Amino acid sequence: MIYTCTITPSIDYTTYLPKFKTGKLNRTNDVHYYPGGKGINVSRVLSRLGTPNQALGFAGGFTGHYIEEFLQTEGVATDFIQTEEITRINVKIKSDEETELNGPGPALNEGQLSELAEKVRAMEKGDWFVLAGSLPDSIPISYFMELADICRNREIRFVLDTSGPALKELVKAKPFLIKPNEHELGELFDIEISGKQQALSYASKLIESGLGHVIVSMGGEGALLVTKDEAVSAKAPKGQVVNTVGSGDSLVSGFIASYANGFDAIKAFRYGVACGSATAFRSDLCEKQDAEALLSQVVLHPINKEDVTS
Ligand SMILES: Nc1ncnc2c1ncn2[C@@H]1O[C@H](COP(=O)(O)OP(=O)(O)OP(=O)(O)O)[C@@H](O)[C@H]1O
Ligand SMILES: O=P(O)(O)OC[C@@]1(O)O[C@H](CO)[C@@H](O)[C@@H]1O
Repeated sequence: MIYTCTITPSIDYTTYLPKFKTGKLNRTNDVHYYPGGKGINVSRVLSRLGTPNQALGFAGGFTGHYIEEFLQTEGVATDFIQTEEITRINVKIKSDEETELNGPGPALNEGQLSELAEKVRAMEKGDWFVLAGSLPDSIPISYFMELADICRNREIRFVLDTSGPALKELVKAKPFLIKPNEHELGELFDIEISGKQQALSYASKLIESGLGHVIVSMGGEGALLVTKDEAVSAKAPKGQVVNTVGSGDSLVSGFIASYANGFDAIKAFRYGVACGSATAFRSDLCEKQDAEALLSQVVLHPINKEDVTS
């Protein structure tokens, strides 16, 4: 079974307007209330790809209730731990630029944290545990290290998609897969990454330290996959960008769905990139047919440190 875990879910209040002006009253055209948070997005896309999974994490209040109901209506299995706090609402303003306002995560008590750890302990060899999204500062990183240790001891594939200090610490647990974007990869090394050449060399350092797969996503430029044996670059398909929120999560879903169905890492990566772009080209997350229609446009190139130019 594939389990996703979103410690800080959200409702993504997504609204469109031609020109967003800060400090002014802006009236918007179109409004959507999507269940969000990175692990939840991974679950939604996995389900759309026909891959069974369960969404774990924490949710509470009327917003938490909305998220659970929405997911269940879509056929996504959920097993959230209830919080007293209301789950956050993140604001996504789609205008000539994309502006995001993400709220903080919930304060969680020891009981709630041990409940999640119990769920991870109950997972079995061959399962996947996808920990995605921001991790509140109030929870010690040692707690997540413990979850990663459980995964290692039980041969559960640990996938990590987070950012900041938590990412820096948790890469030491040598996840099966991480998917930083360029900025997040840079944060890991306290530098600014720009271009595929530099991304490749830093992703390679992570692989040398023992990680299984590193996918560096680079928005409209595509992505890189680096493993112990190979490195490939993918160009993203071209299209009309509508909403890129969740495109990184869709990449992760496409990779996992394909790999879990027996495809090798390169094919899984290609499928993931198609899913990421298919999401960028619509308001909500991609559907299977959108991704498959783009697959032939995802061109892969093997790369090495010498021949990548930018
Ligand atoms: N403008 C774009 N055009 C085509 N494809 C895109 C575009 N933006 C994103 N994508 C696709 O989505 C993938 C992931 O995008 P990106 O690097 O923006 O992820 P991210 O920063 O993790 O996003 P998020 O956190 O919102 O999920 C890219 O590798 C690419 O395949
Ligand atoms: O604040 P975090 O947890 O870093 O990111 C949360 C978030 O921006 O990520 C998803 C897109 O990847 C959105 O659904 C959600 O609002």
